[in-house]
Amino acid sequence: MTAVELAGATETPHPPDTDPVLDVRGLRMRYGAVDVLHGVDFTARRGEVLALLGPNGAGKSTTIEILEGFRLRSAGEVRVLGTDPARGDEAWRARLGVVLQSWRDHGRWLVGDLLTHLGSYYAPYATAAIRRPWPTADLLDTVGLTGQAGRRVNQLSGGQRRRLDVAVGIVGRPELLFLDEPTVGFDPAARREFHDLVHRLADLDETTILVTTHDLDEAEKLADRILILAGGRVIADGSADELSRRVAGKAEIRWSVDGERFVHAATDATGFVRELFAQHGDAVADLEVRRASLEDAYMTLVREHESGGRTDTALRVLRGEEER
Ligand SMILES: Nc1ncnc2c1ncn2[C@@H]1O[C@H](COP(=O)(O)OP(=O)(O)OP(=O)(O)O)[C@@H](O)[C@H]1O
Repeated sequence: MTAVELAGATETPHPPDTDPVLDVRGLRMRYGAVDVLHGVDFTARRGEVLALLGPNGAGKSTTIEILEGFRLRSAGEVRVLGTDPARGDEAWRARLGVVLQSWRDHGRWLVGDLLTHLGSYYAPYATAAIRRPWPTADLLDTVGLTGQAGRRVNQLSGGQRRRLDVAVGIVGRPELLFLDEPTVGFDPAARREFHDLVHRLADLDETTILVTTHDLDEAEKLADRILILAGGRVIADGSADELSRRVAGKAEIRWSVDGERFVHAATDATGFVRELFAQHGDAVADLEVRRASLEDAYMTLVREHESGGRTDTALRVLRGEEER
């Protein structure tokens, strides 16, 4: 993207590239007499995509609302783009994008007009480095709604409506984007396009993205890092691959020789396969190596946690993360 300076643009403070975009330490939240968050810790760098996973009621929405500045925390240190969200002003808010589960107002607006109108609020917060807002035609093209520009919002299909939600969330070219269950109602093609869009935002614009989802396949495809929240704490923090590897330890290897099928579980899958070829050479067919999926890892970690806090695996995952 080219940097364009807009007339009347004011500089907003911009943390150095090395500063974390999100820095959460010892975050606690209590509703009445009930503690929901018991000390949540995590950070996120510029351009990183994080998926926040966890069972219903784990406190994902609460955490996000605190980061967005919509809810006051009970205790802990939180910095979002270098600012305490409890004290975030309009200039800080203009640097965030939020895609909530659904918007139901604005039904009578035309799609293009709505984006142009909402985008106009961001113009004063453009900087030399970040052009704000995103030009409407480019944005419609990016989210695949060019053909719907002249239609009323209440005439869109569910999936188109969701694309519009995404467009509304990114019209201000946010440095940090919150996506809550972003692809519910998308058809498979729209999902794939959306995943490409998220990767483009993270890679080209260096947007930091925090996604909450119950779709583990989506989390695995989208996120550089997975955070699992359970019992008010982050019980795992690492890439999908790291989590799966540490939880499962072994990979499952399947192959056939002369039409007979075999299965074996090995910690050193590469070594095992090397040995297999050394012994059977070209006779080895139908080879498959399968590591535990993120879903396997997630289920193991959450079940261990729920069955009375046997968090050996969770601790191992976190320890491994610290060692990196
Ligand atoms: N305003 C509130 N007052 C009291 N309790 C609340 C309030 N908001 C949330 N809670 C409780 O806090 C806990 C965490 O809720 P939260 O919505 O953050 O979870 P979640 O992980 O987002 O869940 P889900 O996956 O179901 O969306 C739940 O037990 C919920 O009932």
